Amino acid sequence: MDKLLIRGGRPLVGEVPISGAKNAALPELCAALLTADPVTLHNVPRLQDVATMLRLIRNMGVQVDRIANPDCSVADAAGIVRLDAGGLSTPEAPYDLVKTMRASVLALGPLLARFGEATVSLPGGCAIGSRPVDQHIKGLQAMGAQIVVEHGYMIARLPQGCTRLRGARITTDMVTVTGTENLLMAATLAEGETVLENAAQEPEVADLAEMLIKMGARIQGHGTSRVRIQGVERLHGCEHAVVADRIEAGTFLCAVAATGGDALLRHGRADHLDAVIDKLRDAGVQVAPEEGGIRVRSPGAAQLKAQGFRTTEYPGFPTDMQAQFMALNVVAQGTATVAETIFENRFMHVNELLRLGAKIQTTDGRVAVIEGLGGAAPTGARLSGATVMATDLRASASLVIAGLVADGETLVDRIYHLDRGYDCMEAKLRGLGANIERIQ
Ligand SMILES: CC(=O)N[C@H]1[C@@H](OP(=O)(O)OP(=O)(O)OC[C@H]2O[C@@H](n3ccc(=O)[nH]c3=O)[C@H](O)[C@@H]2O)O[C@H](CO)[C@@H](O)[C@@H]1O
Ligand SMILES: C=C(OP(=O)(O)O)C(=O)O
Repeated sequence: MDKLLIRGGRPLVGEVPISGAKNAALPELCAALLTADPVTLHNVPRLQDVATMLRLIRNMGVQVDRIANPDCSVADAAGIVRLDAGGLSTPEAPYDLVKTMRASVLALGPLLARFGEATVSLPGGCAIGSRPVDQHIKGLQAMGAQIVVEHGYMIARLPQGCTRLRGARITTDMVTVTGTENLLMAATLAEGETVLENAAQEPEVADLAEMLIKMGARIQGHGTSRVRIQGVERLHGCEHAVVADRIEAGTFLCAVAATGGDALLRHGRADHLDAVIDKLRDAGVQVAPEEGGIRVRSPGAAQLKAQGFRTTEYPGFPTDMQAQFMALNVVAQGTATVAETIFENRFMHVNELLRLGAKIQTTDGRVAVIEGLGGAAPTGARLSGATVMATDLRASASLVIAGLVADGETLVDRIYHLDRGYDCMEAKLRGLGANIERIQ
């Protein structure tokens, strides 16, 4: 199992390219299942999750050609993926592939809409929470699908005599990102109008809608909480570039801030990170959109003020940035309270940060109070390197940030979590001057 060895203490300085977003690339690969024409995606990040999704759709009979630069030392190596689902023969997503990546559930809507049938394994829970998919099922049932859950699989089909889903008005019980994406994709080929109320407004959902529109879908209101879709009989191929990864950019913002660095995040979209950038500015970090990216300058963690926040749906503070911002709070000055409202078990990084010397108390698993070490700097209290274990994707990133500011060596174990969602993380950090290496 790969590990990352970090020798902390160096400010991150220079330029770093931000890759395409995992959470846009995954639904967009599934959107290619909606058409028999070829689809070309640009700016596809080099991630384990992308590899898993490509395996999943290849397994269905989709032709996949990946034109990617595998060299992580290259600054900008946006991948191109050509997909041809014209010969798709098996509208199924088996457990073996789905179990390693929850986003596999995104195959359900497109397969059902185009083929009138789909068999997709239930994704099951994961480390950060139970993550049911009842809203996906409820929405597709409202569009006329018959869905049974048997032997761990969702088996979906259209009623006898029906050839298309039918449009419906759907209000999900909560805002769900992949739920909105599944229903959005399904609705593009349904008969009549679908209205999605309480829809997720995340930039990745809007980017998926932009891609679907290029394929001939008729969609209005994407990026807001009410999305209207007029179904069409068929969609055609398209070329689309995956939107920049706001969570990768946010992670680098926190890393540069914590190390007292100065960097330009090329391709980063400040307009997708308002809630995070506001908190960074309140902390005392300079963050500004600049030609082609985001500029971040930090006076050093000991000069920064820890910031409290609550995670909420977009445009609120993203749950996917909670762990990384917590690592910054750990080394800043003052006390901050962080509340996680989206997932019930997303504080697993806390115990590992404690091993590095952080001062954090959690109450019910939903609230953490962080006493920043920056305030204690004159007394010499600092993070000190240790061996820590990554437990999930963003927890891994928070441990890397902590390792970058800790004294001595930090060894981050189980970084396969990190590889799921960060494109060449250690090569990018090395490009900014970090002392970090992968140990195989
Ligand atoms: C691939 C992808 O895009 N992943 C993102 C997506 O996950 P994902 O789409 O799985 O997360 P959701 O937005 O669906 O989950 C939000 C909340 O709703 C609950 N829920 C959701 C669906 C459902 O049918 N029933 C239900 O109870 C979940 O358990 C969770 O508590 O959004 C999350 C919230 O921003 C992010 O952390 C993930 O990075
Ligand atoms: C939780 C995440 O991803 P996923 O939904 O793919 O597990 C994430 O990107 O932080």
